[in-house]
Amino acid sequence: MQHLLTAGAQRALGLAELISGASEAEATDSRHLLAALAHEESRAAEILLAHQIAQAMILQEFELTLPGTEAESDLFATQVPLELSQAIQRFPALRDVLNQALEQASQTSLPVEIGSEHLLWGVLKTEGPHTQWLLSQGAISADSVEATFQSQNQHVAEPIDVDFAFRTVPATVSDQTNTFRTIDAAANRLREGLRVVEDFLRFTLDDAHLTRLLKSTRHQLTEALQFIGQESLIASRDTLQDVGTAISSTSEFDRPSLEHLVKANLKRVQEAARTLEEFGKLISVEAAAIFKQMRYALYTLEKSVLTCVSSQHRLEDCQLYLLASENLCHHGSGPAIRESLAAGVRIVQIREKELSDRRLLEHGRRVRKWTREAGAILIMNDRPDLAVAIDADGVHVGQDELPVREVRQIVGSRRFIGVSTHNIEQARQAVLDGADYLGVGPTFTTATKNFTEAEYAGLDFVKQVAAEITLPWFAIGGINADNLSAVLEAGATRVAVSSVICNHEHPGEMTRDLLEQFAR
Ligand SMILES: Cc1ncc(COP(=O)(O)OP(=O)(O)O)c(N)n1
Ligand SMILES: Cc1nc(C(=O)O)sc1CCOP(=O)(O)O
Ligand SMILES: [Mg+2]
Repeated sequence: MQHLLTAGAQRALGLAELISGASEAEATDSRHLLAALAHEESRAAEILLAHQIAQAMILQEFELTLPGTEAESDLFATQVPLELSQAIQRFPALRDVLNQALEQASQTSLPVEIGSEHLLWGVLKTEGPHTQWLLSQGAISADSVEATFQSQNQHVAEPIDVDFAFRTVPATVSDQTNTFRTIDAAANRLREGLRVVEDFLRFTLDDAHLTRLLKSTRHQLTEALQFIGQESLIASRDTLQDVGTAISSTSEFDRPSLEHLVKANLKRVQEAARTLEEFGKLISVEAAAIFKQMRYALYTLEKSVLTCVSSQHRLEDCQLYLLASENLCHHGSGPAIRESLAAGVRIVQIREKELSDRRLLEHGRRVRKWTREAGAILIMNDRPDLAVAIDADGVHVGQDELPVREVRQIVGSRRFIGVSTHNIEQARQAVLDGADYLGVGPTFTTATKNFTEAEYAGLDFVKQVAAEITLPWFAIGGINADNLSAVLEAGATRVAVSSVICNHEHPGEMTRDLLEQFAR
């Protein structure tokens, strides 16, 4: 059977070959392909961008050189589609990558066409000189990429009808000067706005993960401006004649809270990035592509920052989270839930694995009533549909369940989505995916859920999350009155427990014991 590469994938391989040539490498390998994949306006580039990975970062890390603009590859002529076996023959060092790409493409398209996103998947699934670096970037993995293109596969791109002919208008010297002035002003706006947001992330939120993302956006700005030319920008600068400096809107002075201030600056930087992208196209396609990447990264950042701030407010009183399961409770989960609510629990999860949907619905409605009366938050485990049906405040999903984006479509923007995480990469990704809180574990051995020895994340994972993530998170797994102090010492400020309360003869007493430890 023939396995063809799409035009985008073929161009990426051609560019990888040129990069390897320009970098004086002996063979075209995964580093060159990764850099090439980040270059195109392709699916792979979009995915890399969504994970905050820009081409310039790859080039810098692997000391690679882009070919000159005149460099051409026969693979750029896409009239003759490349067959997989030909690609393997031409790029022996990419054999495994190409085979992995084929395997993934075979699952999603018929006839099989290997696109740039499949090549990226192949790079992520294959050991090579790129592996350590990609691991150190944290947020990107084969799993996270698979989730992205699963959702992309649902949308079939249609050709867009246009009823006019494209034409290019030659730029005059004064057009160019005005373009440079616009870029200069927008770049300054972007730089200043980024600085304000960064200061908020560092000094108010104190979030190392999001601060890192923001910093990499600032570096991207510097890279993009190198393509535009710093001298041309300075030469075009003319502050005295800039009518904009005299205009200030009343809203500029209207910042009722820190949150408003950050929101306003996040909007400001996105707008500036859009101006840079549009005007940048007139000067340098490379710069425009980086500005576009920055704009997307800023959307993700905005979502994560605002979710973090609002979840911190909404979960302010929630130090102790009860996961209630009928089969763990001495006297049924009803009494355990009511007693622990009376003793001060502010958030309860219904975690029933064995009830029929009908019984779960009835049980859920009862627990909804009790939690509402107590003014507590109710979360449904695993089932976004039932969370909506019983009007729960949210849903909790694990790594193998529906991704946040899909859950959000079911439960809407108002409800919490909690995500279980078992390592720091998953925790970082869940923040960017839009989770409202995280489960962080397993902290200790537990009989409530099966984990292999190797899966115990332990207190080290708790410490890692404490050091860099400020989205609310709950340490979970085997926590009891004896080991809670160690969890708090490791940096947790919230914990989730099940058996220690459910299994207790007097759930209310155990709840009070645990809550008292938070007050110390
Ligand atoms: C707060 C919290 N954290 C983690 C989990 C575990 O969720 P998951 O991995 O989906 O496993 P199950 O609970 O569904 O068995 C949780 N439920 N709550
Ligand atoms: C349901 C669950 N999820 C975990 C995770 O690490 O994601 S640990 C866990 C069990 C929590 O119950 P207990 O307090 O009885 O150990
Ligand atoms: Mg689950």
